[in-house]
Amino acid sequence: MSDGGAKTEALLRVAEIGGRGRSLVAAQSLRAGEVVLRESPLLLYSAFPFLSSASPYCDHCFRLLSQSAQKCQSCSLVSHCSSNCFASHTPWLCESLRRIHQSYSAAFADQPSERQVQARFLLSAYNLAAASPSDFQILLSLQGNGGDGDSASDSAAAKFLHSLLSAVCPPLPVPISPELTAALLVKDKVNGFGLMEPFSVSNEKRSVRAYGIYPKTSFFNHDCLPNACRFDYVDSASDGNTDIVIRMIHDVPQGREVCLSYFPVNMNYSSRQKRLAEDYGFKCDCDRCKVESSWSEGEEDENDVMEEMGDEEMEDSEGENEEVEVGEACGNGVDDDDDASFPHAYFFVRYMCEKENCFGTLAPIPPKTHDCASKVLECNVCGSLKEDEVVANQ
Ligand SMILES: C[S@@+](CC[C@H](N)C(=O)[O-])C[C@H]1O[C@@H](n2cnc3c(N)ncnc32)[C@H](O)[C@@H]1O
Repeated sequence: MSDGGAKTEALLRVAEIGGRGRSLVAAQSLRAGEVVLRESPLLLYSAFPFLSSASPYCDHCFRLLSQSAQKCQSCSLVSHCSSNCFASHTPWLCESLRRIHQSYSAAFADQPSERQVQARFLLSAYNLAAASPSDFQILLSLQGNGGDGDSASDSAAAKFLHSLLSAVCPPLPVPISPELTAALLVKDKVNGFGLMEPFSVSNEKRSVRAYGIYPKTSFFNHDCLPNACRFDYVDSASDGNTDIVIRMIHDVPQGREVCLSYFPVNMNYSSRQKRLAEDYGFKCDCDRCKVESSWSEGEEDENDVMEEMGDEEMEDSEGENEEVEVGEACGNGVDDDDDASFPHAYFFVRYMCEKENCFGTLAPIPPKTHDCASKVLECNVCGSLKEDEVVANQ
């Protein structure tokens, strides 16, 4: 963690919850806008397939590269914005990339481009094993193990990548088995966070620029109407630009589970259930899902929901990786009787960004004092600010 570790321990505690594994629970009452966790990545890797497209981002800090940035002359596969960032490019990683580039590019020809991104993750993970065994142990302690439950395509990917990387990489101080490779890939799938490309109205399907593992943030469970959401400021010039910041969307009492949404909240019920089953291996039975599971196909359409609410049209943005959210079993801070047909409609109106193609979630900016909620909400995708009419009118 970059900072705030001691503060976080006072605010959140880890609890085991039946059927949900470890989770983070409010250790005291938490205020809307309060920063409950700020964390630096354990590892971060580019989301660009290295053999087919050049990344416009620095391979360490993931800020946009200037025109004058140079590729590493040895492996020719990564670029950095400064000598400080280049220092993270270890000889082991460089040599592994160089060998892939020179001798094994053809092996990826029949594979989906996602395979190259998975190779990047595995190289970063193996590199971590060599550079920092204690951090590698933290990675291994995260949820997810490869094995009998893996899909046929996950197993095939693990087999392909393990045999390729074992042939390519210089020897490591730690033994890497096929089982370990499969387990690492599952850990990445279940725990990885995406740092997105900059938002623009015309860029409806924003891509991911880098994926990161943030071990403490990984303890947050999912809720389709969560009570906290994540911010990052990757383009900022200050240190810690790849940190993740978790802020409360609304007040929650001590003892309440604090949850994120693992994807934009505007996704409809069947898309959410599919994504959670395929990528995270569980069936969600949060309050919102309980309500929406009984909806007919027409009702399920997210656009209908937003139109009924008199809001602007929303579209499903499946495939994006950023979070957005509001609360449920997490407690949402409103009266569930507000709207009998959709008790959480209030959240969409208050906490969903209205900007075209954004689908971000709004959370208040951090309160100046514990007792004084901010009147300003910030969107965690486009960064726009909006007056919180509810607080402003109090
Ligand atoms: C990022 S981890 C969250 C922390 C995890 N519970 C642990 O023990 O480390 C994601 C995994 O947590 C579990 N999980 C998250 N949200 C859940 C929910 N709402 N219901 C059941 N399981 C959940 C699933 O196993 C999922 O793959």
